[in-house]
Amino acid sequence: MIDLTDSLAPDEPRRHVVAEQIRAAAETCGFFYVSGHGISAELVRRQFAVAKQFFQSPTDVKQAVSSRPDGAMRGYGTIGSQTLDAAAHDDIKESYQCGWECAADHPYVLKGYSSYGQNLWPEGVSDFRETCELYMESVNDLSRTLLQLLALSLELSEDYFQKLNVHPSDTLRLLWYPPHSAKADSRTFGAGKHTDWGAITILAQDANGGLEIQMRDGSWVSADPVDGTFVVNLGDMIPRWTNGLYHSNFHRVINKSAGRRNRQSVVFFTDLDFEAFIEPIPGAQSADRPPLLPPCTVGEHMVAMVQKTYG
Ligand SMILES: O=C(O)CCC(=O)C(=O)O
Ligand SMILES: [Fe+2]
Repeated sequence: MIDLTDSLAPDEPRRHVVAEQIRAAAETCGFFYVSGHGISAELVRRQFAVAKQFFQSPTDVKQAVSSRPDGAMRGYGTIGSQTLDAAAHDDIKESYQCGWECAADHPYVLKGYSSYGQNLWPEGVSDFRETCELYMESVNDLSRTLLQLLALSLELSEDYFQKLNVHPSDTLRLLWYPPHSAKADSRTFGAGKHTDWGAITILAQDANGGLEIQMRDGSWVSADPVDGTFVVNLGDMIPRWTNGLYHSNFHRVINKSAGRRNRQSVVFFTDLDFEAFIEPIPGAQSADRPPLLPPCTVGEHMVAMVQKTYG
C-alpha cells in the first residue's frame, strides 16, 4: 500500500519517499495499491452506479452503442468479444469504453488510429456521460502524478514521460462480469491472463474480489478489494522503457461469487500517444544489458494486441 498523502504535487515533502516505494513495487511485481490519492469516494460510487445502470439496461440500449472492431475501440462489447488469453475460453465479461473526445478532423482520426475518435454515449442512462467525463478527468490527474513519480523513481526529470504524450490515447473501461455458469472449467475467466498494454492502469473494483496477479515465481495472489484505494499496475511500455527493470505482470479475473453476483470494476488505462517512440530510457541499456525488445511506437504495440485479443 502506497500512501500518496503529501506527494500529489511536485513540491510536496513525501515525493521522494513515495517514488522509492513505487520503485520497490515496480521491481517486484508492477502492482501496488494507492491510498491518499485525492479522488472522492462519492465520485467512485457514482461511476460504479452509472456503469451498473448501463449494464442492466435492455440489450437494445447497449447494442445501440456497440463497439466496432474497425473503429475507435469505443462503446459496448458483449460477452465473448475479447479473449485476453488465447489458451482460455472467451472472457466472460461485458465492457464499455470511452476516452477523450476527438473530432473527425483530428490528425490521428484521419490516420485511422484505433483509440482516437468519438465516444458512443448510451441513451437513457442518466448522468452517464457527465460522470464518465468527470471520473476520467480526476483519474487522469492521478495518472499524471503517478507518471511523474515513476520518472522520479528512475532519476529522470518528472516530466520525462509526459513529454512523450502529446496526444494521449487513454481509455476508461467499465467492466461487468456475470457469474460463471455451472459448465465453467479451469479455462474459464472473467478476464483471461494478460498484461496491460500501455503505461499505467488505475483500477477500482467492487467488494466481490476476483482479481489475481502472477508473481515472478509463477504463483497467483489475490488483489483483494481495499475500500478507498485503487490498484495501480504498470503496462507493457514500462518494461520497454526500463529494459526489464520494472515489470508489467500478468493478471486475470475470476468471478468467485459462486454463481450468484455480478462483479464490477472501473479501469482507467493511461495509454500514451500512438506515435510515441518507446525505447530504453537513458542508462537502461549497456553492453552488459542489451535491449530485451526492439523499439516500437505505442500504436504498433496497441494494434498488435487488439488484433491478438479481438481477432
Ligand atoms: O476487472 C479487473 O479487476 C481487471 C481488469 C483488467 O485487468 C483489464 O481490463 O485489463
Ligand atoms: Fe488488465
